[in-house]
Amino acid sequence: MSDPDVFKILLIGDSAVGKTSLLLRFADNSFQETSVNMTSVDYKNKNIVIDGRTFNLQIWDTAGQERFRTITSSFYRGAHGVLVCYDVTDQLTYNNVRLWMQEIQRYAVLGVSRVLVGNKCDLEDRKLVNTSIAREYADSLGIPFMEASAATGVNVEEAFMAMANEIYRNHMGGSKPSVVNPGSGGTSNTGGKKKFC
Ligand SMILES: Nc1nc2c(ncn2[C@@H]2O[C@H](COP(=O)(O)OP(=O)(O)OP(=O)(O)O)[C@@H](O)[C@H]2O)c(=O)[nH]1
Repeated sequence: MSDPDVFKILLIGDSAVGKTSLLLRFADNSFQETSVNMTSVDYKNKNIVIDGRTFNLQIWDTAGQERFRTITSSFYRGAHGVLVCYDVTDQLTYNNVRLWMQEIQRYAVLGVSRVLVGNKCDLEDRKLVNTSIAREYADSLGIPFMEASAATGVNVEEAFMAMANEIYRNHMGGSKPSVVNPGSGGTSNTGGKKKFC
């Protein structure tokens, strides 16, 4: 059997929005209450199946470089997709999404796939970022959007699957694929229902 095609995916967004947590929830189905240190591991892999073909998602975390504004073009090199994350309880992290989009324009290849994710949607009482405004913004860019929670797992798989679907459509010429995650054994479509937080 030949090696699966690799989709390189980046996680970006302000510090502490939960990038590492989203990655660990998706790749390992784990969650830590304290800040998560990824300095020893730069990326994690997970295989998924789209239209009967296996793809390897190679998901890169920034390991905190964004705090020091030291993310450079080398981080973006070869990336097929970028998951832009903010924290639904922190308006500033949402406001900065536009800056992250500019960084993508500056450093990533033209046509790179993007997905917008509002993380920590389990913290309903502390929610500050308006869902409709974030959705309208994502719609204006023509990119998928969802609110998710690394803590509960809501919409985490959906976010990465949306990313994989975007890459598949943009880079492999696929259209409206059905996605099977070997881990869950379930099938869903790109237009499938998102769970609510
Ligand atoms: N309640 C809740 N807390 C979360 C969630 N995701 C992450 N956290 C917490 O938020 C804090 C920051 O999470 P990290 O995953 O370290 O965030 P990060 O964006 O990788 O941070 P940097 O390493 O600074 O870039 C940790 O205390 C996590 O436990 C979530 O969905 N819900």
